[in-house]
Amino acid sequence: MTPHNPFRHPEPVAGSRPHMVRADGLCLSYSGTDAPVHALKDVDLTIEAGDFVSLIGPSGCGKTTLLRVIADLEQPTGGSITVEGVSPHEARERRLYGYVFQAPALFPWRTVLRNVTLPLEIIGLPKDEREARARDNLARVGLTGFEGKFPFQLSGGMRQRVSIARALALAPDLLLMDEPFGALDEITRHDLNQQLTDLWRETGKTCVFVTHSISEAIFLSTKVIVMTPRPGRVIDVVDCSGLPRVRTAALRDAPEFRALAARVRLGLREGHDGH
Ligand SMILES: Nc1ncnc2c1ncn2[C@@H]1O[C@H](COP(=O)(O)OP(=O)(O)OP(=O)(O)O)[C@@H](O)[C@H]1O
Repeated sequence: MTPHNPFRHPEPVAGSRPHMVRADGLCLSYSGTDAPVHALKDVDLTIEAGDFVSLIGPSGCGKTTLLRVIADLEQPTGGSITVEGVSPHEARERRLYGYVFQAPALFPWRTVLRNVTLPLEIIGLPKDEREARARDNLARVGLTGFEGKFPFQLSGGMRQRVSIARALALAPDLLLMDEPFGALDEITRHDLNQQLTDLWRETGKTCVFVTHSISEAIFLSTKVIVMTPRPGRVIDVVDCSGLPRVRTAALRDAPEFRALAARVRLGLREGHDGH
């Protein structure tokens, strides 16, 4: 398979919504102690509003780096990137995205409710309003009844659901998730995949999701971006939008699901062998 650039789409039609994320020739090198570490090289990608895009690739290929560039937490060393038509910095200032980290990063001394209201406290929303919004988002992730618990009283999967509810607090258009379910057992992970796909469909958010799991990527996504080992490049984009929009557990056994999984696997292998 030759690396190709299926993300080189035409410009949006005048008057239409801008791409949710657009990167052209994106490069990022970290200055290492001996030599620079080239984490991303010539990454072109377009993510449309309403897409669920997974980034998959070997460890160290730059998936987190790419997510952090979108979030304005790292600065690219080459190329360009926009988020909803503006710079990542402006998108961050306008609070256009929510970020879910690999580890839940909750404050242990705050209850579930007060972890989720935190971003709303920071923007100065009145107490009643922020609590009502937090309760809505906790309901969305199936945590009604747990508002008064502390993080240590929850399972790992529940903590990640609190993190997702918190990321939704400011009603962002874009949800960036860095391998949120990586540390969970498979059954819990499948349950959370189901909740997340339902949430995506019901809210119409755009999601960018980092994972190492081929089946998780296909189950959740409209597109899977397959990356090569470092420096991360896009080697394939697997279109999963032909799968039913309502995703259920049975889908994982369907022949079309397996065919997509085989293609992602091939991309990962080619990236690995060609390196
Ligand atoms: N702050 C940093 N300084 C120097 N090198 C870094 C820094 N952050 C990441 N790297 C290096 O950049 C490369 C890409 O890292 P990144 O975390 O983006 O990969 P990843 O694909 O998300 O990995 P994983 O799947 O293991 O989480 C790695 O080689 C990593 O060691």
